[in-house]
Amino acid sequence: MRIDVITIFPGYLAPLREALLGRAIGAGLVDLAVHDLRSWTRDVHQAVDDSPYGGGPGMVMRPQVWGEALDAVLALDERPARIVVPTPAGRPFTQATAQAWTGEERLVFACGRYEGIDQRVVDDARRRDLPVDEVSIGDYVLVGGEVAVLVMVEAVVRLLPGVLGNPASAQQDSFSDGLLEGPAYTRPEVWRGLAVPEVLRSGNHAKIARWRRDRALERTAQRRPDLLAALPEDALDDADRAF
Ligand SMILES: NC(=S)c1ccno1
Repeated sequence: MRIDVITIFPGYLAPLREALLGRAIGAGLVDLAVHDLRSWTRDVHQAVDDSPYGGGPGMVMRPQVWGEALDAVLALDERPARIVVPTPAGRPFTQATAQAWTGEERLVFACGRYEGIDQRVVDDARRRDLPVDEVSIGDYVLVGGEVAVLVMVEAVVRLLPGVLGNPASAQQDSFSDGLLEGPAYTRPEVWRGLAVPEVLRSGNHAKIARWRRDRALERTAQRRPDLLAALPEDALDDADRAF
């Protein structure tokens, strides 16, 4: 997978070259390129924004600069790309989104700042039949899209084959089966008077699996009843329903 990020703060994306993601790049599983949007400005001030039509606070990012930047970056590689625009006004980015994007050959992230990017940039891409997703990582407003890109790239790249040491980890993630993960424990057996649940030390794998499933159902019901309600009809078996 090739990942391109267009931003006015390239340094914000430095963490993508650390740790697991850095190793994925080093292993050739991911190609990452970060581009400074100001490279496509033509004025001495390298202006990337302007006042909003209709008035109102803040500034809007100029379509000319973004249009040239996206055209240039897309032309760097012939692989088909999905353009992703992080915005609080976007559709929710979920584990399912991350899973779906693992099938993409290329992701091009457009990091907006200020009051966002002139809407015509997205409209122009869509009318050229380029896949564009305006997505939000949560119902809050950040200063720019860069932090959201760090979140989304990590969520996607960790799912790529060969990235995680143990692929089973991804299959047992929260949300992978529609539920939140239950509690986890490691040594020591007792810590500050708190003992590891006995069932986890029993060696009885069937009982352990049932206990873990019950804890996941319990936690999901308590913290995210919306996830339970969204489960497909056949997602819960009789033992789950008995819980
Ligand atoms: N919630 C998201 S993705 C965002 C982007 C910019 N500000 O908030």
